[in-house]
Amino acid sequence: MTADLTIVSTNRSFGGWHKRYRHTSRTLGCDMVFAVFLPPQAETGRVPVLYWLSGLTCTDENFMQKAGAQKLAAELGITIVCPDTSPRGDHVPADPEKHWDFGHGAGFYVDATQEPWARHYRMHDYVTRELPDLIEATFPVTDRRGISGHSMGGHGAIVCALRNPGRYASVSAFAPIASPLSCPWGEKALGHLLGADRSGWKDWDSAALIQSATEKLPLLVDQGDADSFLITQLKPHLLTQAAEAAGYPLTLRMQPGYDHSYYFIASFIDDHLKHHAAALR
Ligand SMILES: N[C@@H](CCC(=O)N[C@@H](CS)C(=O)NCC(=O)O)C(=O)O
Repeated sequence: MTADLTIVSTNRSFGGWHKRYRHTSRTLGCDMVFAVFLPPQAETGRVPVLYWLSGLTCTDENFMQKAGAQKLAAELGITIVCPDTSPRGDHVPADPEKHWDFGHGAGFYVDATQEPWARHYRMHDYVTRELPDLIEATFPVTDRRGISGHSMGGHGAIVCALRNPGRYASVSAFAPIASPLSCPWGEKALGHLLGADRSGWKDWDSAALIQSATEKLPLLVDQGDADSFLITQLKPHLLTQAAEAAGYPLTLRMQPGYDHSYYFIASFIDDHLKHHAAALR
């Protein structure tokens, strides 16, 4: 095991293991905790990895405790890795407004260019490079990677796949923020992290990136039509319009009566795991 990795907890789960680790991230300049679910197949061979990016206010724990993904992941032989959602620590700047939609727990999976954020808020670099390098050097996994996430993490997953052709074999999202350029959550976060000049924001915007995608991984998106953030923040129609204009293979499923919660995610996680497993084999 890498010298810098400290085990936080270990639980047997569906014949595999759920483990939490702490390490010092050089990218983020702080200590970070992540969770990994290792399926039983990882005891005898190497398995592919699905990265899950969580939403606002989450840590590595929300998905692992609430999504109910371990049973099928154990059958399919997929490792799941959940990073935290922002850099952490008293020395890491937080939201000046002390609200929950920016700062700690809300790193938006971009690489900040503005002070005081630029030293620590580099979540894109962390989840696409430092963390996979650590995972692949430490655990019995292959370099076949999938990526998925929820809300802010759905935006993060799509952006990670679109900005890094060849790095992921599969991508999906639950209730993603389709366009941070076009919603209050995104405008606040990108305004801080990337600055007032909006010209660079489109490099971190799913709806914009889809239009110039060079690699067209099939994108599965589930969205509840009773989601309280649907109209004001998530705006999936912007994703649909961009995909149609670009000929991008998007399957967007509006799920009647479902809200933004992990009850919704747990209801459709199996479809997403199968979507990833088919590409990761
Ligand atoms: N804290 C916010 C809600 C934030 C929220 O809904 N976060 C989502 C992601 S955007 C989540 O996954 N929350 C954690 C959970 O449900 O376990 C509120 O009070 O309205």
